[in-house]
Amino acid sequence: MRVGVMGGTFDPIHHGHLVAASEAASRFDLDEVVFVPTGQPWQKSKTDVTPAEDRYLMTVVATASNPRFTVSRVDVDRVGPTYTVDTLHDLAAIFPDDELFFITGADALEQILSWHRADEMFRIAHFVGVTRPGFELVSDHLPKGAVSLIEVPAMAISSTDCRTRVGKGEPVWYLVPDGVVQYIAKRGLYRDGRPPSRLEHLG
Ligand SMILES: Nc1ncnc2c1ncn2[C@@H]1O[C@H](COP(=O)(O)OP(=O)(O)OP(=O)(O)O)[C@@H](O)[C@H]1O
Ligand SMILES: O=C(O)c1ccc[n+]([C@@H]2O[C@H](COP(=O)([O-])O)[C@@H](O)[C@H]2O)c1
Repeated sequence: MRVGVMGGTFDPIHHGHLVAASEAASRFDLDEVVFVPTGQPWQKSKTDVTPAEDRYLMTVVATASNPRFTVSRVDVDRVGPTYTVDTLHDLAAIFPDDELFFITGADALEQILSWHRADEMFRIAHFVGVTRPGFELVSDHLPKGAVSLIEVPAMAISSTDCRTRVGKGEPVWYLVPDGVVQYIAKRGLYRDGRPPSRLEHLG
């Protein structure tokens, strides 16, 4: 099998993520794309990130209708900062006979050499870099043959912009899947100055 891996903080997941995964699946003939929400994204400011359980549930809601999309808890359940090298080792153990393709946007690809044990990552998975409005998609800085670059429909959407919109009372309809709009409202996420309520009672 050929398995795609779409890692992200997904705070919240939006149509830019979903289109990137869908296009990579189509171009690389992937049988499955596993979305992997981060546990503790160490390169993002800790206080600003929504609890992992909310980000995980939004990812489940957003991907539920696509039979080839699944969601993994490996990063959410691992203690400590999230490193993609660990994500890939965990997924290689779950899919021992399969080829892994790690999907990243142009912005993430630009930074990739700053990731923990970057060289090792390229030995476990093939990397697929996708275009993203506002960023240049290049791979000259990366090991030869380790990365393929593909153009995907331009979605000028970011999670930061979605959070800002909700904070200002502006709509995020059609930027994120309908179920995610409803989840954000139900949980009161991203409203200025109000932390989300605790999720423990949901078990
Ligand atoms: N609109 C987009 N088009 C293509 N790729 C994207 C897009 N948005 C995010 N990605 C890619 O998806 C992955 C996860 O991104 P992430 O969850 O950090 O979303 P984000 O919108 O960049 O969030 P934030 O605004 O909070 O930094 C990264 O590889 C990123 O490059
Ligand atoms: O491995 C690392 O050191 C590393 C550093 C920054 C980001 N990443 C991964 O890159 C993906 C996108 O991350 P982010 O922070 O842009 O949401 C996600 O899967 C992260 O775990 C990984």
